Amino acid sequence: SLYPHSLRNIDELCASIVRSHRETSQCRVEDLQALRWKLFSREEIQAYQNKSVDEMWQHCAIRLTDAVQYVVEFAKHIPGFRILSQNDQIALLKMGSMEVVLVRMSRLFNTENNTVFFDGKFAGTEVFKSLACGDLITAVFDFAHGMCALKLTEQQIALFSALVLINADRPCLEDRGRVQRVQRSVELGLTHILHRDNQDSLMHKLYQRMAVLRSLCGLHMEKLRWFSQRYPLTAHSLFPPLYKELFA
Ligand SMILES: CNC(=O)[C@@H]1CCCN1C(=O)c1ccc(Cl)c(COc2cccc3c(C(F)(F)F)cc(C)nc23)c1Cl
Repeated sequence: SLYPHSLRNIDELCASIVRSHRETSQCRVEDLQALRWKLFSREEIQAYQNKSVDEMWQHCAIRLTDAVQYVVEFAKHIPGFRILSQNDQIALLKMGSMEVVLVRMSRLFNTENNTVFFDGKFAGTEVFKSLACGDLITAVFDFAHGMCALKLTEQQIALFSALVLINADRPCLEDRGRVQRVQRSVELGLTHILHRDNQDSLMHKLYQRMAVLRSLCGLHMEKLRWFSQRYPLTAHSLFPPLYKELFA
């Protein structure tokens, strides 16, 4: 058959990744649906735009750091991730956690009015003006539109997120072979559920999304470096040790 493992293993693998995704997603899609028309008022938008670059970066960095912690929790429950060496786990998280945050952020978007769930309401790009990173925010919004167009289910997002994280092509891995074996089992899980959902054609599109993610995260690292050089105290104080470990 197509799968070397017995189907039972593949089903168990998918079930544990989907469970972990659900338990580590900061908000459920159905809750966001109920809030989708809660937009910021002109005054509230003005207040965000009046923030200094430093303040707005702090405001976002707290949320991003929080989101990265949830991704670390998600990674720990991916079957096979924990059998990797400590260094390889850190290497995969260093390169992949912001990519998974980005995939998860696409669930927060309302593509009908081009807004994203931020601070309890839905915000357009103008809310992030004081970050002085228009190109980054535009890229984040564009990526989210591309993801939303695929109309992935939560289960498909869970397996896709695991595949984004378990990537044997990452630089400086100690035991690439072992990462490859875990990556192949997650790939089997994703193809299994796409096949079950009769959406085999999505696989090709998801690999294209992964290529876009990698280019986007190069931009993120450049912005994070710019921010931490310009505001060393904030960057230093704000990001907990793990974040520094991941992004230093
Ligand atoms: C409750 N919801 C949340 O907490 C969510 C989850 C994580 C993000 N978050 C937000 O509230 C949120 C939602 C939408 C947007 Cl556009 C933002 C602002 O995003 C960013 C601003 C600054 C830098 C960002 C960088 C950079 F450069 F640091 F790598 C990279 C990413 C991907 N996003 C950045 C944020 Cl912080």
